[in-house]
Amino acid sequence: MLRIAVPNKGSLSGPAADMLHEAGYQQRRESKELRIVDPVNEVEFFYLRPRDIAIYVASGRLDLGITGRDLLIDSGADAEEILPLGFARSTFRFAAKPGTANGVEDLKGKTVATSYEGIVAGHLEDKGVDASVVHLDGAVETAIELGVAEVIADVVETGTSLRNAGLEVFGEPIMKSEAIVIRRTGADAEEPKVQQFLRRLQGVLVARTYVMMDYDCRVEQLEKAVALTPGLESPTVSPLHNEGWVAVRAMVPAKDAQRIMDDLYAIGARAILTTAIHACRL
Ligand SMILES: Nc1ncnc2c1ncn2[C@@H]1O[C@H](COP(=O)(O)OP(=O)(O)OP(=O)(O)O)[C@@H](O)[C@H]1O
Ligand SMILES: O=P(O)(O)OC[C@H]1O[C@H](OP(=O)(O)OP(=O)(O)O)[C@H](O)[C@@H]1O
Ligand SMILES: [Mg+2]
Repeated sequence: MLRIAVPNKGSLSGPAADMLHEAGYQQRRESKELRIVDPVNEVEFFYLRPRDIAIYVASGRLDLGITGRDLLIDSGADAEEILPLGFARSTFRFAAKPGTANGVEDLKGKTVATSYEGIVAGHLEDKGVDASVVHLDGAVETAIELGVAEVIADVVETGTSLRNAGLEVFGEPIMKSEAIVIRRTGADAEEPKVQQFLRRLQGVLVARTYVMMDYDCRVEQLEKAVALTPGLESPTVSPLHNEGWVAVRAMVPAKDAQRIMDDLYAIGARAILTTAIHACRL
């Protein structure tokens, strides 16, 4: 049975459970459940604090985990990223009152408050900057107002929390993060159960980002039309009862679907339809 760690709280937990559900896995019914077995799919899910997941996976007691890239790096645990999942996207940045600093080099002798001490200490060391780091559990934006630090380093998504605290980011982003699947560093990559789990999640990612497009066009326009909808491998082209016409079917990126429909219409394609993809294996 595959043993997988899933975030039990915070920004990662809802989207992770949604993705697993879309991939056909049973998920817990209420938020107090700590583990569940999905006997049909032969998977056991452990609901753990997002911060602890890399540590469990590195220990080898759990096969895989879903966590944030920033949390993995911060933990320093012996685990590695194997699949990015495209949700909980954020950047990790320094911020301070306007005019405090322009780059990491200005942090010498200053105090930085953060919940991600591992990332910050590592970054300061890489840059050769001697600054103090204060660990706080959350709401670090307030640390400056209350005089605990001159600078913070935190997760930034929309920037609303910083704006509300009268702070501004400075310097280059320290890192870009999103939800990821991790395994113990060097664990067997070919394990069939692991591969099947990853294929299911990849299927969800594709189903979320692509739509199926169908249309009819004149044979003379086929090459132009196919150039607009090359599909993932190659589009399906079927003859129509009306001579001189063909039906074409191809997957297209959902974000481009409306533009592609306009372009197809402009070259004479008709009966252009897009439909959602609910699941797929590529
Ligand atoms: N506002 C946000 N937008 C996108 N991702 C976020 C946001 N806040 C946190 N994350 C991501 O969530 C993960 C942290 O999860 P964690 O549960 O520890 O914190 P949280 O979501 O802030 O929850 P809480 O603060 O309630 O404990 C990290 O990967 C982080 O990048
Ligand atoms: O750029 P934004 O869209 O404002 O999002 C970023 C904020 O979201 C998270 O905070 P959370 O609400 O989880 O509180 P916390 O600081 O206590 O973790 C993070 O720590 C930032 O404060
Ligand atoms: Mg938080």
